[in-house]
Amino acid sequence: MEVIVLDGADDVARVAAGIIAEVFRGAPSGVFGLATGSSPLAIYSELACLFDQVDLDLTRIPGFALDEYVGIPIGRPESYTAVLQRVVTEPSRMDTRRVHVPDGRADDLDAACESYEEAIREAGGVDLQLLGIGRNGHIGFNEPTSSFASRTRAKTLAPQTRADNARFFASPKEVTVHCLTQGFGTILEARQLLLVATGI
Ligand SMILES: N[C@@H]1[C@@H](O)[C@H](O)[C@@H](COP(=O)(O)O)O[C@@H]1O
Repeated sequence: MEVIVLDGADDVARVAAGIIAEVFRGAPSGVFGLATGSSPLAIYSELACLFDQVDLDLTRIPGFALDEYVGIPIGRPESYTAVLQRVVTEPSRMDTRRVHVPDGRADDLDAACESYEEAIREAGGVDLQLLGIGRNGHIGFNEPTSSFASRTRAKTLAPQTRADNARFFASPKEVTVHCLTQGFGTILEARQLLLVATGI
């Protein structure tokens, strides 16, 4: 494990985008693990700029999100499906059809989680997984005490996480109680993990 301490969020974005670009540059078959939250936003902006500056073409790279809210109405801008479309897929010119998010609106959530795991396996596994970390230490939506062997599954969000994420919603009441999240067991199978913490 390498720990890189930098002066500020701008430097984190630049260095992290460079690491990501290094993995996917000239590797049309790679798989990109996508994170949400505030910390990755500047990284995605940097990546979108790199598209024009270096030989970085993400148009054929599949992406897999870590998590999604359960039951959030289609089209809501707070859903991670919408967020990733807005902040990564469009600016980085990824292919919407190749960017996957757990289906938080499925009637059968367990089946949706199983098929998500299957889709990651079929894609050949994640080459680089970008991660943030929540105030209480959650990763994806794996709250503290989650098993390191856990797979994609439905979970209940901790009150702290709902309160923290309320800033993305019109009101705290709109933050859903349940979510789907890749498990630690799923995340740890990625060939490279890049966890960023900027305190913003
Ligand atoms: N589901 C995401 C997590 O994957 C992320 O780690 C967390 C912290 O994000 P940040 O502190 O960067 O806003 O936000 C959300 O809860």
